[in-house]
Amino acid sequence: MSAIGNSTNIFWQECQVGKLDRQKLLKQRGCVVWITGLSGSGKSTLACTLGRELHSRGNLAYVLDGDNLRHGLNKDLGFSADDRAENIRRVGEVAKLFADAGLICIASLISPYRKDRDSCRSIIPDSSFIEVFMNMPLELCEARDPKGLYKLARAGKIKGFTGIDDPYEPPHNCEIEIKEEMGVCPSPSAMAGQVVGYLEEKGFLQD
Ligand SMILES: Nc1ncnc2c1ncn2[C@@H]1O[C@H](COP(=O)(O)OS(=O)(=O)O)[C@@H](OP(=O)(O)O)[C@H]1O
Ligand SMILES: Nc1ncnc2c1ncn2[C@@H]1O[C@H](COP(=O)(O)OP(=O)(O)O)[C@@H](O)[C@H]1O
Repeated sequence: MSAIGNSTNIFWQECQVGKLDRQKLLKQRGCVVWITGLSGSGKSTLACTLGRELHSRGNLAYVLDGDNLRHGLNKDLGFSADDRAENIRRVGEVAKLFADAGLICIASLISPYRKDRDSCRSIIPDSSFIEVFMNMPLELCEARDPKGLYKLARAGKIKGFTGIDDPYEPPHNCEIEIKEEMGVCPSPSAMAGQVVGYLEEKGFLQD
């Protein structure tokens, strides 16, 4: 019996079927692929391409996309530092559950603050938090501007936009970095291939 946060007199309930049993069933190891980077850096493109590639290989994956989660679970949150921290905390907890279920959970969020990403890393066990940094220059993201948000931010119509008047802290310890080679961004399938190669090498795609 213990107190956790504001909950008192709570107990941990164990069930007969555990993570190892689920992993055996799925023939893979649950993990979290956490994709971080500026708006327009290609997070969602990588998440979806990777999800499709894993699906076609017979691996069960699920994408948690920041934009999509803000339509439901996180619709009460804005873009202040506190709200972003709470956003990342909640998605980290959900990702942890998906990984415990045995899935390859792909989370794609700007997640601009290092300490928030590191908090997520600290709750995911067994080196199964794989941080992927979309290291794309701001100029490229701004030139892409698929939603017109950079334009609005430059015009002062969106305040606190990441990369313009709000910070982005690049990772110090990411497992995978995706960046331009000789000034060219790798194709979506090459980006996904880089992540699949890592997952294969570390044994996540088999039990
Ligand atoms: N102020 C501000 N700063 C950054 N982004 C903004 C902002 N306002 C709205 N948007 C849109 O919200 C998407 C980012 O949501 P996230 O949940 O990933 O953000 S965060 O991790 O909490 O920082 C982001 O989506 P992506 O472009 O896919 O990154 C934007 O479409
Ligand atoms: N590897 C890539 N090569 C070329 N264009 C890309 C690549 N990745 C993303 N894009 C394009 O860049 C834009 C932003 O990508 P998106 O995945 O929506 O970024 P984010 O989720 O980080 O905001 C989209 O128009 C997308 O088609």
